[in-house]
Amino acid sequence: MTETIDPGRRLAGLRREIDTIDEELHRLLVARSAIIDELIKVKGTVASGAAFRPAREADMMRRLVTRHRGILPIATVEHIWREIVSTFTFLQAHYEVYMDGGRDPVAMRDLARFYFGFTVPAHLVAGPEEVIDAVARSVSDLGIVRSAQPSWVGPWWHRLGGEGRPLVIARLPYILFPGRVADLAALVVSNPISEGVPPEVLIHAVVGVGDRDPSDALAAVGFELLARHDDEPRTEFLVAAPAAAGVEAIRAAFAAGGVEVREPRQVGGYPAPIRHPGPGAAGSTEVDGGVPAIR
Ligand SMILES: O=C(O)C(=O)C[C@]1(C(=O)O)C=C[C@@H](O)C=C1
Repeated sequence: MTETIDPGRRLAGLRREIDTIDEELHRLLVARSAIIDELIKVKGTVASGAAFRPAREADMMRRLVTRHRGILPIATVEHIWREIVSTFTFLQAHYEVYMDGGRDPVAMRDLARFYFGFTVPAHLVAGPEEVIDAVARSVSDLGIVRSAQPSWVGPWWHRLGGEGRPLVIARLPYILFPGRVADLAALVVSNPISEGVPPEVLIHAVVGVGDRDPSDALAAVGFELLARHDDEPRTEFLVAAPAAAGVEAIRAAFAAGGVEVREPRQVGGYPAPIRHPGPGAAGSTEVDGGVPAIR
């Protein structure tokens, strides 16, 4: 005779297992927070202000995607880790987030909360220029600027770059897959950060002659057109290119798209994003932007 398990007892047993896991998770988070004081001393965060290390965060996210298994959607895991990492960044050095509220402020707030959580104060401001000005006035605040802007917004990236000026340090969303939550394409702006690792993708401000659309020609060589502003007879572009691409490669890529460009100006860079097959799937961490996949 097979022994039947009482469903009530089985449920109680499963709940005990969940409680054990939850306690362990909480205990590990408390242990993680105990490392912060030492981290501040070792990194010299107090002296330099900002605690962010985009390359380190990207490396953590790639490993997270690679080891993920089971039914939990990848975006849920990403969000939990974002809440943890951005809160730990905040505990090292206070920072606030300025959100570009010019167009679709609801999607912008969702994106900011997904990536920076609820501990970090977040403020909606009128548009990209106000975001960059707020960051420039601060020591360690961050700004989030929507990539696609209404036509009446000028080339806002003029405010980026140059001695001590804010730069692009990340792109959002970081893990790319169709139908993801918090999918507003945006750029994170910060005052210059001291991280020993150079960005894999560099962002260039480019002035071009002509009104042709070079997107396809740029994509063919692994570049990404992030934003453009038409102001005849010239057009200004914000383009992401693999770090190895020099001025000549940028000129050649635009020329292939029918646009003659003047000297590009570098206005930041970021770790290459992760392309993921979709919710719930264990990940290939193929990275975008023309740099080799990290496995
Ligand atoms: O590794 C660091 O430098 C940290 O400050 C730690 C930590 C984290 O909480 O894991 C926090 C902020 C950085 O952007 C990267 C990682």
